[in-house]
Amino acid sequence: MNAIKVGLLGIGTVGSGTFNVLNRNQAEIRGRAGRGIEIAMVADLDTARAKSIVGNACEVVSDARQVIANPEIDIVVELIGGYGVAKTLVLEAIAAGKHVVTANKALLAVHGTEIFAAAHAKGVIVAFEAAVAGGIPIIKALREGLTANRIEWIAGIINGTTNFILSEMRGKGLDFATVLKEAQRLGYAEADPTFDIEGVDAAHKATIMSAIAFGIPVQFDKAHVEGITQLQAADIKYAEQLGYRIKLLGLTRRRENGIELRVHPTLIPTNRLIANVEGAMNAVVVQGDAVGTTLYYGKGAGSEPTASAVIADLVDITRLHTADPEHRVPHLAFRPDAMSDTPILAMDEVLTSFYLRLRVADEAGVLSRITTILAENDISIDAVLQRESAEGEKQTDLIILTHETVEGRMNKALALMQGLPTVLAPIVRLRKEELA
Ligand SMILES: NC(=O)C1=CN([C@@H]2O[C@H](COP(=O)(O)OP(=O)(O)OC[C@H]3O[C@@H](n4cnc5c(N)ncnc54)[C@H](O)[C@@H]3O)[C@@H](O)[C@H]2O)C=CC1
Ligand SMILES: N[C@@H](CC=O)C(=O)O
Repeated sequence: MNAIKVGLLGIGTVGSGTFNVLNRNQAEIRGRAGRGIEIAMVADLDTARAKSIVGNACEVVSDARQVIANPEIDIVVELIGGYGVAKTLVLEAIAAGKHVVTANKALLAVHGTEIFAAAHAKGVIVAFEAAVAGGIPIIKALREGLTANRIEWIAGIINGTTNFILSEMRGKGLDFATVLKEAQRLGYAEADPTFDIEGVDAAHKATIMSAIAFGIPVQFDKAHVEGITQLQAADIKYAEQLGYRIKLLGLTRRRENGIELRVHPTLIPTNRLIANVEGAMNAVVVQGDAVGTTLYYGKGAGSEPTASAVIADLVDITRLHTADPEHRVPHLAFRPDAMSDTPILAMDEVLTSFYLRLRVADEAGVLSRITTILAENDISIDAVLQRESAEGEKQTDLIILTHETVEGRMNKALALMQGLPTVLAPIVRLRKEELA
């Protein structure tokens, strides 16, 4: 049988990895897919760089629409990124009856509903394994491997750049800016690295996993998003002393009244496997009612790890494209008529435990006033640590770990504590998850 023909839009980090791995492993891939998979045309604005990658193996153009218009192309792979031109091109490819593979989590987390509806109407596949956790087959696991389960929660280190930064800062004592530059050099960071460091990229991925796990539409606008730029070295140190490691965690959890969807720096007990995931590695923990806890670990970014996921999608489409669309795995695991309208909870309603650091005057009665406020708000204390402050003898750092409480209640207590004259600086508040 003739090879299936692929058109690549964008041949940067992931695109070049896809080209190279497809070429290198073509015999094996053909054996698995049942026919060859050939990149027949590449579009990239930088045609000179694109030609230096593909040589004479295929045609290179600067206009992506030429690829979409080519009747020989069966599958369009979008590896440009962003919400702008990528959205237009993906919708045009669908309208032209092409199957689409994309690694673009930003696009799917924000415009997924429109894109999946268009694909469903046209009977084509939009595959996106590479959009979450790079090379880890987490989409396949959630949509297929765990299909028997009622998913209870998912927690993941799903941004390689921030995990790399946190690891290098903690392990080598390097500063934030130096490590970020290295992450960019290694091809981990997004074109706009603020997406990584402000938690947006992780929230895109958490949004997609939440939709698949709970059968809800993608709702990035309802996600709570906090990055690592406000994180202070002192808190990383105190967390370690208390037996916790701080990770940027993407978390989505089913509650009785709705679904939590949040990304923020999180204290995790050091004895959990996920707390020991270092460098650009990703890990996702999925809790299902039947299977219990499962853990998926691997490279979440980089040229060939991400290409591995892109090619897995190409193989899936090669096998499935002649199947009746009704017999394919639905884009978001649930069939469109079985989607749920369970709401995403506001942050005030989220249930979590907390790490608080208060810079206080070192005098009698300070601790008791603080614990009284917590008690009056029904917040139970798990541990308290007092450490000499760097600011001198008359001040001290109080570190408090709480048991689980509703975030709105903690916000009320925080406002009262911040108003005490003996609290001398803005209170640091981080969230803590036991993940058990
Ligand atoms: N780099 C990584 O480790 C990972 C990236 N992704 C996603 O994969 C996608 C691609 O990322 P990278 O390869 O890192 O980006 P990149 O910036 O390295 O490559 C993008 C390529 O698209 C080309 N391009 C830009 N506008 C174009 C247009 N209008 N027409 C044709 N070509 C155009 C650029 O010249 C560049 O070669 C993004 O959505 C990203 O979020 C997903 C997982 C991991
Ligand atoms: N910028 C992302 C790349 C993969 O999605 C990351 O750092 O994880």
